[in-house]
Amino acid sequence: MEILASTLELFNSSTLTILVISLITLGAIILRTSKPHAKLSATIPSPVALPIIGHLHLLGRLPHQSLHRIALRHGPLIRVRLGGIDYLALNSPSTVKSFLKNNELAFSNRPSSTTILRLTYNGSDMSFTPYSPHWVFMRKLTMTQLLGGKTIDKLHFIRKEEVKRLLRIFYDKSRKGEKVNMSKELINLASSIISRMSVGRQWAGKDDELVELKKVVNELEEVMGMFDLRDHVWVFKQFGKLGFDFQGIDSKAVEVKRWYDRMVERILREKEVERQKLSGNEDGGEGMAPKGILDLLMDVYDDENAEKKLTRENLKSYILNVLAAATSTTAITIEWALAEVMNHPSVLKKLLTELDTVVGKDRLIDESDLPRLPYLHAVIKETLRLHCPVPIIARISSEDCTIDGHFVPAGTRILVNSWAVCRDPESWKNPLEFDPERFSGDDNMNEIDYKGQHFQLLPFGSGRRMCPGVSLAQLVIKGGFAALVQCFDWPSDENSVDMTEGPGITLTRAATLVLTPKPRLNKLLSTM
Ligand code: HEM
Repeated sequence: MEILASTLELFNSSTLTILVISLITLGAIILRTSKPHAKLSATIPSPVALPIIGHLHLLGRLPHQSLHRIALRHGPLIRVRLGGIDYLALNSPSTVKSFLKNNELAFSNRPSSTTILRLTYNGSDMSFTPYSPHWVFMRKLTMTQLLGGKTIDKLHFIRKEEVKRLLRIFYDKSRKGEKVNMSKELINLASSIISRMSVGRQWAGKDDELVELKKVVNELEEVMGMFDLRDHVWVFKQFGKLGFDFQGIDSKAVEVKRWYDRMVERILREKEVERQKLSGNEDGGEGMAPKGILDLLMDVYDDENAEKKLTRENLKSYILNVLAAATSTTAITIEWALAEVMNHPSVLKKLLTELDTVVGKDRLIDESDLPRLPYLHAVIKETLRLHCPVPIIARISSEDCTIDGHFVPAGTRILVNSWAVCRDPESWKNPLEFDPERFSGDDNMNEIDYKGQHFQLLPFGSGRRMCPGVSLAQLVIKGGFAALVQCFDWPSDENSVDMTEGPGITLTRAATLVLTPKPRLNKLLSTM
């Protein structure tokens, strides 16, 4: 997911090879690194750093786990130097609260880089643009209109159709005895829902275009997530100035940006033609589909009297934000939830009892049923706790602060390790256990939500930059997951599914879930 572009990305073997070779070749000149933040409090614990690379060697393929391990030895607030840049890693709820609540405004920006600027049309987007009047305007527009309750409700039909389409695919495969690659199908589900909701109705049914859009967004995410050594290690920075691009980031970024731009321009032009034809007709008029996110955004773009004039780059980068932020996060959450209930037969049984009692077996679960499904909410909340889809959130400070006695100068980068926070043993009993019951006991744990004020549960972040897609995400995740659980029999046996995490800026599963679906509600499925 793009918002973590400036976060640590995994060190694959080729990156490490480049690093080692370059260090050897340049041995004579490398004894100089960028100056660390001179004033960052030296009292913040930090492991021993190596010259040039700092603590890069301590971060494995899963940086959130590496930081968690370091924090267990040095304390929840640690200073890590990645190349020549100091970061503070926050690993406990109280530390995160000190930064994101007590100093919220100071940490309302995200770190950027040349690649991010290139891909976000020079920061014209919402996710990376600095905290500014433009961001305030876009955020307000997002919360009141683009991702507001009314828009989400009106586009309910898209989520419903796409879930039914997924169920039909599963049902067909089950009748042919074919296996289903869950990761792939769930990404397809999320991608189709988000693409249709964002770029509009004329895309429905044009599968080839949706597939291309999915591919380009995936590539964009990948480039944005690459850890650019030029931004962190002095030697690489110097080579970068001479035009060297050892990791191939620039060429990939240019290529994928061109690809995205071509696609999004095509979408915009089609939309403009369509809007001209329909001009004068209001949303919801006879025979008209409700407006999607791009349509609403273009209303503002076309409005001469709008509070703020949007540029074409604003439109293109906003759509990119939504597509990138919403797709893999929602898909992997459904996948983790399925894996967890397969590993916990008693949870699956209880969930089915709730679904059968509230919804029955003759109709498909609908979003309107959600308020009456508390156990479903507990299962998803517990999934988001244990498998926090965005394990690390990166921010940067815009002013000097003193936090818990430590001086933190402007420009300090922080890494909020939400994954570690959600497993904090002081906040959670048996933190590593998947136990949705923890949210239904008498100890008020059910009051803990993920709206950003309970710092032990931060899957969507906190403060003014927290995720604006929480409501939509919940509908996509709960609607899709509950339909799959209701309609198919999932093989369930204690600890039968491998829960190892895979690399990525979102928390993927290492092992793909591949299954032959077995219908549970045959009659219902056959009528879909
Ligand atoms: C399970 C699903 C999702 C998870 C776990 C998730 C998580 C996050 C997190 C952790 C952040 C950073 C928050 C911070 O800095 O405090 C974020 C930001 C963001 N998310 Fe989500 N997200 C999800 C789904 C969505 C959806 C469905 C959308 C939109 C359709 C969305 C749009 C965004 C945007 C635009 C930002 C940047 C906000 C800003 O900088 O102002 N996300 N998300």
